[in-house]
Amino acid sequence: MGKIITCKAAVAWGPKEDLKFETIEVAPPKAHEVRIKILFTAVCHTDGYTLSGQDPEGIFPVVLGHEGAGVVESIGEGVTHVQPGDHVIPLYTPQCYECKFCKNPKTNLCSKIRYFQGKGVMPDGSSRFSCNGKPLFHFMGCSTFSEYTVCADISVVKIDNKAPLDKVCLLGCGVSTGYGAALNTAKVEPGSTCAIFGLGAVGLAVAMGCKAAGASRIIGIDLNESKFLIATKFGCTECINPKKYDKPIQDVLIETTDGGLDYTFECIGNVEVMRSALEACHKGWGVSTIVGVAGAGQEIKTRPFQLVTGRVWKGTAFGGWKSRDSVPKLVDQYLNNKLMLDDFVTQELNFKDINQAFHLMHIGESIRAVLKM
Ligand SMILES: NC(=O)C1=CN([C@@H]2O[C@H](COP(=O)(O)OP(=O)(O)OC[C@H]3O[C@@H](n4cnc5c(N)ncnc54)[C@H](O)[C@@H]3O)[C@@H](O)[C@H]2O)C=CC1
Ligand SMILES: N[C@@H](CCC(=O)N[C@@H](CSC=O)C(=O)NCC(=O)O)C(=O)O
Ligand SMILES: [Zn+2]
Ligand SMILES: [Zn+2]
Repeated sequence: MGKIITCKAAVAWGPKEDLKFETIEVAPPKAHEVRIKILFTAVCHTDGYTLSGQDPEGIFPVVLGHEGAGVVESIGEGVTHVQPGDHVIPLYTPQCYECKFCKNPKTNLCSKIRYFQGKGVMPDGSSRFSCNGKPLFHFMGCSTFSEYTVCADISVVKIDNKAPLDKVCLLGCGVSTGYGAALNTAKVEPGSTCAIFGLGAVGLAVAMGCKAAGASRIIGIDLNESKFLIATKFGCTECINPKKYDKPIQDVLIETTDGGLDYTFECIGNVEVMRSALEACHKGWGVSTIVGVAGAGQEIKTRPFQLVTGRVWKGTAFGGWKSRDSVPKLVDQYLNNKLMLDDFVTQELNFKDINQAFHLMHIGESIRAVLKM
């Protein structure tokens, strides 16, 4: 406590490069900061997106990772809601309870430290990580690809210490995001029809949310048919591969759903698919929610007529959950068998195999690889 910790981290030295295992130094937490021993982390597509060089906020060298769980090692001055030994999840969408976003029930986008988060530094403008004397940047306020990390206190939430950290780490991003996209952002209604483009962890969690909301028809769409079996487990009532049709997928969906869907979700990050998802919505009331993160310079387009005639385009970050209020409740739902997490985990690997986890994600062979630190 109060001293520098020397530990292992997977460092991204530059875009498109494999992560390198390095011995790094992690400084003690300053006021309103928490140092966490990360025990498990998963790899989200967004880590791959930033590593690919497509993230306009991407900055190197950096300690990536934002889907983790661990134990508080020490706290800085003024930290009141967690203490050493608490089991916690780092939150890339913090909740300060003070900013105008936190005070507004319409959004979860706390703005208190967003500027610094985007610059890869702590709220005082500096980094707590260094490697051979060179500072490393933080990522999304979490940096879970390190045995120890430092987060702002508003980016940390205590959870039930009975929860298995190798599973609830997934609530740090993908599962919470997809589940909340259906329940909080789109507000799927009982009996409605839904289509989900992209059946990775995020899309599957959307399916789980649509099912929980009582949707009558949940169509899963993916180019990789190996995702279809697991998609039915999460609630998809049917799955289709757009490559199997010689017309745009939105036309196929409109024909088979009597005019289009009540709710669609884009969970890929492909702007062409975002357009298809919007245009697959029913005239007059269909709502399309963008969850996927698109690369730098990419823009969405459609004929304004699509919106004039009643379709609605929305987007979601962290599924609309106000993070510190909601994540402990999601953990409890999992512990009470109300929310599936185990089936998202397709591989359990050692931290040293992190580049393999990225590889499995890129070749479509993992939903979530969970790494043991
Ligand atoms: N808005 C938010 O808060 C969050 C957004 N994301 C974003 O959500 C997206 C999905 O993330 P993951 O599930 O982790 O990714 P993933 O890579 O595990 O899954 C993506 C799926 O899309 C499929 N796919 C790719 N191109 C396709 C196409 N043209 N048509 C149909 N299917 C296609 C792939 O086969 C794969 O199954 C990413 O863009 C990620 O950055 C992730 C977490 C939070
Ligand atoms: N850095 C990117 C923005 C990427 C992005 O949209 N991130 C999502 C979370 S993705 C998690 O896996 C998000 O929450 N966005 C809201 C935010 O405030 O970043 C870019 O600059 O385009
Ligand atoms: Zn993520
Ligand atoms: Zn706030």
